[in-house]
Amino acid sequence: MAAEAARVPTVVVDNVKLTYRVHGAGAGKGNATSALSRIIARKGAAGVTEVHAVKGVSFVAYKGEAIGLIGRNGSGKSTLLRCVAGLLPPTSGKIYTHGQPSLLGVNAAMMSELTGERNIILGCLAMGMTQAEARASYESIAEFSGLEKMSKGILNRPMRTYSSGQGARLRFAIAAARSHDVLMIDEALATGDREFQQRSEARIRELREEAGTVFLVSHSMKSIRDTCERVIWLHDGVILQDGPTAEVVAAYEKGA
Ligand SMILES: Nc1ncnc2c1ncn2[C@@H]1O[C@H](COP(=O)(O)OP(=O)(O)OP(=O)(O)O)[C@@H](O)[C@H]1O
Repeated sequence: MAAEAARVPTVVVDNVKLTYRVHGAGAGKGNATSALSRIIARKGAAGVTEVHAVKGVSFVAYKGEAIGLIGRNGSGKSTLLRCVAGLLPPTSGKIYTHGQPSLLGVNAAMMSELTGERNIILGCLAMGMTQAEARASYESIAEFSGLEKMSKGILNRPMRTYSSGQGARLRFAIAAARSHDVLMIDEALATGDREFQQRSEARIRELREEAGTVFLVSHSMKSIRDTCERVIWLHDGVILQDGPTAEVVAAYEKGA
């Protein structure tokens, strides 16, 4: 494990639970006819359903670690990351972080009507850079994304015209432009092509050295193997295994 000499905790997750409350679920089809019949029958709003997405997760992450989060669809990976990033308050339990965690996701907020160029500048400002720093970083971000090489003039076009892979490349390039105490990446690598994945993996290694801890959520076991030395396997909202990548991925692939 990296940073063996001085194991500085960067994220402490203590028995975190997250329950989504879905209003209006289970009331049949949510169409106008069913709403009208509810009104006529003078029934109140439809019931509330609870989804227990994270059911008591605890772990400690250390500086210098790259941790893969794996598990089948709906196992709670994105929810857990959103809790650690401070975007969702846990229903119970505690999360302590050293510094500001940054969540980079394929769905990270970008302004789809604005050009890639404007999104780069806005993304830099959102990460706390000054105007001057944002301008100074522009060229290297544009180059790292490799988008202009793929399609000339693309950075002057609105982001809604980008393919999902092109959008993911730009999001990754922006987030990777500065070092983060805790960087969390949700699936960003899986969408890029092979060459971009290699560049991203190299950059993640640098970020780990420069900064703190990297979390990577991915369904690509290749990305996880190439990038992480520790893996947490989530299953149905709980940790099934937490350990060295080779061991946990092998068990996951066996479907243990
Ligand atoms: N906003 C929401 N409201 C209600 N339920 C939600 C919400 N977001 C996620 N869920 C549910 O919480 C559970 C965990 O979802 P989550 O997105 O964290 O899983 P995941 O492991 O990231 O899945 P995937 O690999 O498919 O991205 C799922 O059952 C999902 O349906």
